[in-house]
Amino acid sequence: MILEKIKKPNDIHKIPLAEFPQLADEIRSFLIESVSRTGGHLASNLGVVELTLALHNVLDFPDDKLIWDVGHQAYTHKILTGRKDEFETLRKEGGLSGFPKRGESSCDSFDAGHSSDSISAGLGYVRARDILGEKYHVVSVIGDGALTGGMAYEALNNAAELETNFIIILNDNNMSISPNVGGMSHYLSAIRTAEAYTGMKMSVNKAVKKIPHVGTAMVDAVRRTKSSIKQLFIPGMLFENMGLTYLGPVDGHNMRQMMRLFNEAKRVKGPVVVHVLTEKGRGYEPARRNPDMFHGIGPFDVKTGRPTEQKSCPGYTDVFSEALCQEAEEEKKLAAITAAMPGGTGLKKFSQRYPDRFFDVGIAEEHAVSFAAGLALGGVVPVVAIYSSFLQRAVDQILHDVCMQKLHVIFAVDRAGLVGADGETHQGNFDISYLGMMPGMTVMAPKNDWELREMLHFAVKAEGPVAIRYPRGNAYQGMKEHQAPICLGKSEVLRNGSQIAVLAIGSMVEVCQKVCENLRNAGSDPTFVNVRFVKPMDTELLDQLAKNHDLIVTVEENVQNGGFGEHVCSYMEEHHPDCHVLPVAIPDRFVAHGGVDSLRKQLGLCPFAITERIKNYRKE
Ligand SMILES: Cc1ncc(C[n+]2csc(CCOP(=O)(O)OP(=O)(O)O)c2C)c(N)n1
Ligand SMILES: CC(=O)[C@@H](O)[C@H](O)COP(=O)(O)O
Ligand SMILES: [Mg+2]
Repeated sequence: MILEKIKKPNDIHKIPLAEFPQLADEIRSFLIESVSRTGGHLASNLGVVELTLALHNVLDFPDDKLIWDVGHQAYTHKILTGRKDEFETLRKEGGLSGFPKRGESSCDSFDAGHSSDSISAGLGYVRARDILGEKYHVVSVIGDGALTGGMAYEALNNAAELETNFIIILNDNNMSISPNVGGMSHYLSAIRTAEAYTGMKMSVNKAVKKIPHVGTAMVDAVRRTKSSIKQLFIPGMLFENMGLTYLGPVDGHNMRQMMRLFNEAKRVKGPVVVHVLTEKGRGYEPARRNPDMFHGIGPFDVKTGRPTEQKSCPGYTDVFSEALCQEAEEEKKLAAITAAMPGGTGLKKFSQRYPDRFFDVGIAEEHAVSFAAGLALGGVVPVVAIYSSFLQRAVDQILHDVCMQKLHVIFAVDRAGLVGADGETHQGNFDISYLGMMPGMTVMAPKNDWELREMLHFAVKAEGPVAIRYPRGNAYQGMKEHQAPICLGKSEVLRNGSQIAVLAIGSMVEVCQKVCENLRNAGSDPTFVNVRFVKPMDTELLDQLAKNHDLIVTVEENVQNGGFGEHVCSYMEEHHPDCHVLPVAIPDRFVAHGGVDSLRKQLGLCPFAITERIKNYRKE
């Protein structure tokens, strides 16, 4: 096994080029076997095996800086930098992260998870290098999907002014998670087609002349070469016109061609875009045929490609998906927007039933929100379905473009709270804080599947901006006996008691059922409340509770800072200073990857930990 020879960074330099194809095969087999047991982002990783080998061949680690956009495709990079033996722990608590992490290896140059920031980060490294007079190469690898994100253009625009070397690899597999969308995607497709690039004028002069010493000679040489080599130097007009050198497109599974091009790119003075064509899912037929499903997958059977773990009940996303279609049947003005995640957000069904009212805007959360603002002003009822952590990108657009104008835009905030294996970049632990601070915003969280449907119906009929946050995973099927109608700003009292009141939000209602049972077993008689509305807060209920309770416990799967608990604290301090508040929430830190149940235990959000905190608080 050639792969066994790779134990630490740069061991790749000892492998003869002739052995690279076999090494690529071994890495692919390893990835398929390993991810079939742990789950992970398989299809993107299978697509970049040769690209990563070629990059490692021309770069030195950790001196050179390699920045992966999103970072879900960095598994081969991890293997080549000495982390192969940790793959059994991939995405597990305390184990290897599914994304690049500077804390994990000196060869990871930038922590990633959210899309379209790699060119900005790379440019920052380049400027720092130049200021400090250092000598290393900086390479940002961005996918065609990530190139639909606005940040990438801000960075390209800025990079165009650069006069020193900066390599941007455009890893174009013609796919985002689902098929890529938009004008840039069409532009890249046009370059990809043979007709388009063989017909283009060869403006090699401009590109290649920027290579010091040999540039002019190369131009002459290229002019004399056969057309297959000429194709390596076809300009991407858009990039060239912006002031970036464009090299490619090059076959992203032909390592020799890539290495040749990367070595040329290293000598360009200024920013250079190398357009690499890869195939998502390459080398594993189920993933190649179904890259969407194998983008991020749980454990599966290698022979059939079928998942080995079955869903026990519908997830919140499935409930939302079905409920939204029902709402759209009734409300003909309803439209739905996704930022490149029709599958993950459950909008696929909507897109098939109501194609004219469905918009996939690419990985462009900021645009999605302001676009929704425009739709709302035009008389449409837009539902923007975005994961909690990705919606962080659009905080200003929600505040400035939606809330300030009091627009009726509905935010379906999926993956709110802990998401588990993706880790700190993807945990949805901040949305109560960032949405809760916005004037005029309504923020709801359902306790179960029934309530999500009801809340969506309420949101469609409501006025102004409304957000519904719900977690990743199974929709809670219990507590169906509690079906009080949804009223703006009103909580649902599940059980009346005295002295202690437990106010739980969304996913924490299920958890706090057990907490209340524990407290009853310990001799207390707690009041149990399903908060429903984080905002507006049910102050009437708080006033009532203050009469016969001396402790209010708030429980939320959100950071404590700016969370519901803090809002309750300040209200009670002002109006009922004798009533104590114990806010139970996620502490002031980022939460790494791991199973949700285990993370809840670690963070004090499991029934046992919450019960103990309440009991100890009473003792103080
Ligand atoms: C801000 C943000 N929005 C959405 C996502 C979810 N997401 C992760 S990968 C991906 C598709 C990326 O496509 P591309 O860059 O082409 O990489 P590929 O998967 O094709 O290798 C999306 C939408 C994200 N990581 N960050
Ligand atoms: C890399 C990325 O950002 C997405 O692929 C994300 O991992 C999807 O998460 P879900 O599995 O929760 O849809
Ligand atoms: Mg892609």
